Amino acid sequence: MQYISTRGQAPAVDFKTAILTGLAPDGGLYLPADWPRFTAAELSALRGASYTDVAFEVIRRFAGDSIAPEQLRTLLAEAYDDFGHPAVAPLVQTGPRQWVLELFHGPTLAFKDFAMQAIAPLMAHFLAQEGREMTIVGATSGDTGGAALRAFAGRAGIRVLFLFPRGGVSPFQQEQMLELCSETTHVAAVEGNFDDCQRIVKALFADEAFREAVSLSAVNSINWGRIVAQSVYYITTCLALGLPETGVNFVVPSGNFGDIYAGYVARRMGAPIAGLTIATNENDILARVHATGRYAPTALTPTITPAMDIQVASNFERLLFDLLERDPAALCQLMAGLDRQGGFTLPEAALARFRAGFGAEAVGQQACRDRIAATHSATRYVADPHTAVALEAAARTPAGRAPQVVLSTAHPVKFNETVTEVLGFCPGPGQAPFAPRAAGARPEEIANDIEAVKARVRALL
Ligand SMILES: Cc1ncc(COP(=O)(O)O)c(C=O)c1O
Ligand SMILES: N[C@@H](CCOP(=O)(O)O)C(=O)O
Repeated sequence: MQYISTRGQAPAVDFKTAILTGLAPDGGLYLPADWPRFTAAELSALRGASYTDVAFEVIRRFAGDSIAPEQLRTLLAEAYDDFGHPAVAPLVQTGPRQWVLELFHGPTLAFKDFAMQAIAPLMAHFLAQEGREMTIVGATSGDTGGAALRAFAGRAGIRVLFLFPRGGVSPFQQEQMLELCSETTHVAAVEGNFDDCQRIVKALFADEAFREAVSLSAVNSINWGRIVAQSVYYITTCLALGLPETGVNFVVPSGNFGDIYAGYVARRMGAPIAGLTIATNENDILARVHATGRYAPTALTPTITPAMDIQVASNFERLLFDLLERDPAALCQLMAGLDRQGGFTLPEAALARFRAGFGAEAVGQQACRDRIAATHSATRYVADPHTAVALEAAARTPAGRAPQVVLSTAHPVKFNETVTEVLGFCPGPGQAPFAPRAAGARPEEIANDIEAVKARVRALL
């Protein structure tokens, strides 16, 4: 299996190199040269298989010869071993044809654990084979950072630094990240927003000498490994719902476009996915490009769904590549428009393909609060605000007779202030109500400046 860059200027690489590199050297994102596909019979044969077995069947199709099958199987069994639910990604029914896919039973209570728990041992395995070390620098709006710190702590030869927007993550997320810091895993607060953090990370990658000097890599969803690992739960869901001929409609709280893009990948692999609805908060660039064809970031609005406070949705570039029929020159032209004129307009044919494959809804903060309340009053289900954005989007896009699955991307306790404000209580990770802890240590701060971050990264070596 070969991986190519969306920008078309970097050589094709194998799975191992794509995973270890993170971002392609031409600034593009890696994706497979061809989509591996399950036949209908192969999918049906997976009914009743464990989460780990399905993950193995999915990931081995992307990994090619990069890892021995038995090694991959062992590594995946360990990855999902400490999830707090035997189904790993359980479905909870919330309506006659509606289910919530709970993706928060991993060690940091967010969907990021699904990929991070798998790619950390995978990267460590590849690095040990190569006798190399690595520095991972990432941007987080609260969940990726915690999951990465948890998964990479103590892995020989891997150093991690995550940047997060100061005051832009929930108190629980900040506490969790600080608790997970170690000798080799670090976080720093940047005076800016998530897009600033992501821009700095991309700038570090653009500096070839720096990239080589620190052996830079990424585990944000620009890393292909993140996407492939996240595509697994779309397939386990279709299997659990009996691979219905009508197809499943997924509604996905979206920010960086990684999670819903993983659903697109599952569909390209043959999973019976009828609909993929992008649910955004007021930072609605994805809903706007769907409605108008114009992709243009605007000023970022802080919301009660901070993990989705993102305007530059980095994985949209991967979809764009397919919407433009895999023409890297056309893609580079649009990306140059984004850099130089602050946006681009999708060609008509590309927009039509986007609309054929995806729906999109933007949900305001009051609608989100109301949905938390309405869901609880109708079903006793407690949704975190990000999940509630998707529940509200789902209510606006009824799926007819097809099953509708709303992705629940974080445990409500991570955003307990909002949940408590709406419901008067918030469940803890067990069954007991959550008792907020006193605010602990203050995070390290770092200037919103590329050179300052480079200096901090060099100090990790
Ligand atoms: C809780 C939560 N929901 C939704 C999202 C959005 O997912 P994505 O960035 O993959 O679109 C994030 C951040 O990634 C998140 O942490
Ligand atoms: N919401 C994310 C932002 C980063 O997204 P990623 O999936 O690209 O890592 C977070 O919580 O950090």
